[in-house]
Amino acid sequence: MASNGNGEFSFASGNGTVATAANGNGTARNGLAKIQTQKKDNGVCHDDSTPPVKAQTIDELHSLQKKKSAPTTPIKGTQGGAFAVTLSEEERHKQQLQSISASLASLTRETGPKVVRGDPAKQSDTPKVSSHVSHHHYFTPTISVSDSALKFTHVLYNLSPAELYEQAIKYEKGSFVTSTGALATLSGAKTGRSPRDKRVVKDDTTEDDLWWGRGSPNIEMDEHTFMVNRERAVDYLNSLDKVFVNDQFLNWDPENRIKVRVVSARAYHSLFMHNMCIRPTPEELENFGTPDFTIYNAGQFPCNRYTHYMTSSTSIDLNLARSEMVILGTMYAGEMKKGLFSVMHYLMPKRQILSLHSGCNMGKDGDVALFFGLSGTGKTTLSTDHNRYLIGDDEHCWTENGVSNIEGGCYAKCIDLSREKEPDIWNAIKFGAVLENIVFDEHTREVDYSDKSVTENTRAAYPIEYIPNAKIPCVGPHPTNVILLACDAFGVLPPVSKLNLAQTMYHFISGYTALVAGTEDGIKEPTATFSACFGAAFIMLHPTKYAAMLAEKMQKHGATGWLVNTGWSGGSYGSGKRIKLPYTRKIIDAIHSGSLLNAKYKKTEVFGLEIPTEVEGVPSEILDPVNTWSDKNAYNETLMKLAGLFKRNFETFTNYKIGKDNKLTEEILAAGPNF
Ligand SMILES: Nc1ncnc2c1ncn2[C@@H]1O[C@H](COP(=O)(O)OP(=O)(O)OP(=O)(O)O)[C@@H](O)[C@H]1O
Ligand SMILES: O=C([O-])CC(=O)C(=O)O
Ligand SMILES: [Ca+2]
Ligand SMILES: [Mn+2]
Repeated sequence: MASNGNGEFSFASGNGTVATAANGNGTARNGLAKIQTQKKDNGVCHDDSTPPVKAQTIDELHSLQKKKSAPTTPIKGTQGGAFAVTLSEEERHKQQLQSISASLASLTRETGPKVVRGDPAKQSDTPKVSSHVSHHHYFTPTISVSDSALKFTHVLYNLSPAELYEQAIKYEKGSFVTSTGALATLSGAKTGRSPRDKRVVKDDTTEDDLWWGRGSPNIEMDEHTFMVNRERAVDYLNSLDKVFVNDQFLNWDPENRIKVRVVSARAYHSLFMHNMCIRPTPEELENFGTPDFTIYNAGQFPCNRYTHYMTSSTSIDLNLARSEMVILGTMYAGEMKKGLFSVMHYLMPKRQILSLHSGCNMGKDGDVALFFGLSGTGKTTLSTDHNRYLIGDDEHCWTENGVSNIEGGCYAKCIDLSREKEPDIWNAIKFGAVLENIVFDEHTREVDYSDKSVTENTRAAYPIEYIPNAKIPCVGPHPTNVILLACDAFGVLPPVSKLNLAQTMYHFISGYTALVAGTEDGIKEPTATFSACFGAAFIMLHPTKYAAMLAEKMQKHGATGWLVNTGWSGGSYGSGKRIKLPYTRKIIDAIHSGSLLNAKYKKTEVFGLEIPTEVEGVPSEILDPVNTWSDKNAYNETLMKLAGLFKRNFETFTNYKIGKDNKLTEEILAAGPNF
């Protein structure tokens, strides 16, 4: 059977000689190639056992190596006939280029940039120019054309991981292949997000819709300043020889899928988003059309500090009216991931859908668990569970029909990663995975996960299907358990407590943890943090809006709330120790199996938490933290200190009503520490 080059297959007729001639490999069908030594005219003896290649030049030879990707199925409605298909495909490519050119267009000059598909390093790429013509619908007077309008910007569109590896290794310093095949990269000066540089355009709509002021992550900027930064980013990107464009999706719920376009300057960014967003099929890509949201990542280039509102050389700017985000002055790829999450925190609640900073997995019997928690508390670690299906590790939606993952990949912390404790994550770090800011052996390229030389916030981004028991499509039924993770650096919260609805809401709104070093720029060691909805950095509306939705959904579907401390035991950070991961896993197992629901409980002082007296596989004495502290006075003092911090933090929420009646609000206010 041989391919005729038109994607059709035919059986060779006749004998092996014909086939041999046709495929040019000189190998007889039923045996080894004949060895022939011939005397040629020039008298030199040739060993012709290897048949000649079908190439006249080295370049031609190299061109044989790469097969053109198989043509994708033409879109529905295309009239039959090879000619019609070719034409419409060309038309689609033209439209695609025009769309990209429009994305990249300066808003002050008359024409968009000339974009051409393909790698500028490859001469053979014929420039198929598309210049986005005039937003003003008249032709540019040639006189006003600037140099920047004369050059081409090459577009590397939805490259494959292999192509992106090559781009990264060739052009981006600090890119290496590790011993397991992952791409090691450096994110530059920023190795974590920069929440103080995240701005949102305040206009007539967002002024009323969004949460502004104290505690809010939304730092305001005006439309004009956004446009200044947008122009800066677009000019920077257009000044380059090439940009990467990713057209991808968010949200596995088909009814609420969002089309995103990411324009970036680094292969690292393109591969990161390839992994983290939902990857379109070739057909979906052909029909992608206009994106719902666009990111301009010009992270290599700073913002201009003389620009109004700018307080550093970093600015991450969100404009909801334009459905655009601009990134200047940080190459940390997590800004794109979490920037899009912010957008979902705006778009989804408008559709009565709850967006959640949570991991999510499902048991064999279809029981779904959500894992809320701030950065580093264990969402990824604990939702990746060999005995359960992974729906997602970080961002989800809860609709009338159940849950859906927003993303197509996972983003795991790798500090001190070990094969024994986290085998699935370990094995996912292979070809295609992006490894940020890790340190490796110069020769063997083996990663030293304990090395914090670059940062403590080392990360791996990999497609979700790299986890063997991922649930694809990443959707599931309504949750049975809602697990709130807190990494308590004070060491006074119990390893597990069962919560009633009011307590669940109280702790959800409080969003307590001890921020683990490094994820947010500038934080170097654990400190107590309160972050509403376990993700104040990403929410757009007032926390009580999300809380009310969560309460309603938990009530309606009978979900049980749990508070799990994945942090310290036997003393605070510095003297105590972090609770062993295998113990936390046993606790989580007992929640999933339902056995913990029916355990014996006692109530703690101050926080009024219901704690079990026994959990299978966990030493009973650690279940009440007081037992693990040798200095009981120190324990009581620390407990009171933390309770005070909770109380003070909650003061900002006491004037808000949650849900339809006052009853729940009052219960929530009473569900905090009592002293
Ligand atoms: N008892 C424990 N429970 C959970 N995680 C633990 C525990 N002890 C140590 N760890 C470590 O804590 C880290 C938890 O990080 P993880 O990636 O799960 O955070 P995350 O909640 O997903 O954060 P982010 O939102 O930033 O991705 C891992 O490195 C894990 O190995
Ligand atoms: O955003 C990041 O850099 C990592 C993350 O998931 C979080 O902080 O919640
Ligand atoms: Ca995570
Ligand atoms: Mn996260």
